[in-house]
Amino acid sequence: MLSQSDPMSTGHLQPSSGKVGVLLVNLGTPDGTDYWPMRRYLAEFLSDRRVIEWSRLYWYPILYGIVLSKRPQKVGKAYEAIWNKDLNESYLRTYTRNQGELMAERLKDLPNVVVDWAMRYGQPSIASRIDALKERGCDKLLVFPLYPQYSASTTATVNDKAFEHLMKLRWQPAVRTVPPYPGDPAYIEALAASVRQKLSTLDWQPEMLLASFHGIPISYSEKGDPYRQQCETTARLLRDALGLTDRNFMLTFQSRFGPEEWLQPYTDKTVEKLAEQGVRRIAVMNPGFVSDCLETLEEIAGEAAETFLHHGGEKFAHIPCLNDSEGGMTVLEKVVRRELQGWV
Ligand SMILES: C=CC1=C(C)c2cc3[nH]c(cc4nc(cc5[nH]c(cc1n2)c(C)c5CCC(=O)O)C(CCC(=O)O)=C4C)c(C)c3C=C
Ligand SMILES: [Fe+2]
Ligand SMILES: [Fe+2]
Repeated sequence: MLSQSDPMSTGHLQPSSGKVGVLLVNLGTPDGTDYWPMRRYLAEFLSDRRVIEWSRLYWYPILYGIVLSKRPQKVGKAYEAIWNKDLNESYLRTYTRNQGELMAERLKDLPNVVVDWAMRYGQPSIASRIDALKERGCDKLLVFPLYPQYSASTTATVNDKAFEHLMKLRWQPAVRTVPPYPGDPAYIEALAASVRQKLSTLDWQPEMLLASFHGIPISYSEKGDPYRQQCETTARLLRDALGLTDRNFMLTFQSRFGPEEWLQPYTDKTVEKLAEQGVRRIAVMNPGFVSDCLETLEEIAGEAAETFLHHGGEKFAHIPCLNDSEGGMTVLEKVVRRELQGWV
């Protein structure tokens, strides 16, 4: 079999064609929590120019001199606390694989559609899954970056990586990329339903609900990244769907990295301030994350909860991401079916 990444490959050996590949892509995750797998993952992630935009001359000595000597141990410990021990992998990988398998089930009425999944950093790589889809006869490809809100540091880098691989193919598939869906009614309704469902299991009700999104540096926003506005759209529609107001619902940003100023208000500082102001019961959700991961399970359900209780709060609930739930899969299925129109 000719390798599809060989520029001399003609693709003539494709066994069949006429199929449409749907590739779900999430951020990525290390293969293990020890130093070397963590280092490999962080090195790939943090050398992406879409993620860290500083000059390489300035950034690489810091990355290879300081960050990659200390951070793998520190972050490895955090991953260990939230590792899926049954499958020996991170939950992000477990949920992304489940989403791929469930999507294939849901699209069974479209016999020429093939579903697969990949990670932007780490395994399975985007290149290897594009090759696999081509080998299964796909001459059309729908790339779905699993981010409801667009950011160059997430959506664009997934698309870049897919096109970088296509640059090496003589016989490229036709390609579509899935746009962000920050205000999609199915998405907003699934988020609202997940809040109602979680709150119905509690014997208390929150005085404040925080919708905490991953942050980006303010400078990225100022250069034109529409991420903040798209988070605001999601948050406003969700607040209204839940019948809440600015007195009991807040948009915040988490997961700062490095010395720059990031989008505000910061989640950790807000949680601390609320407790100090006498708010006793809060719930936090992560609408921008399609799957639970380090940033939601450790940073919010773990650290933010601890901060809140330490500063005088009494009750803290983390509302899980949509993950591979019925509601979550319905959102992803609707988006995929919409973007496949004209192809199936
Ligand atoms: C400048 C650095 C970073 C930007 C910009 C950034 C944007 C961004 N990230 C996500 C989603 C996730 N990030 C995750 C982990 C993570 N993010 C950064 C840095 C930036 N992210 C780092 C260094 C890490 C690794 C952990 C750490 O070292 O602190 C994850 C979790 C992955 C997992 O395996 O669990 C997700 C998901 C979004 C949505 C976003 C911009 C909108
Ligand atoms: Fe991140
Ligand atoms: Fe984090």
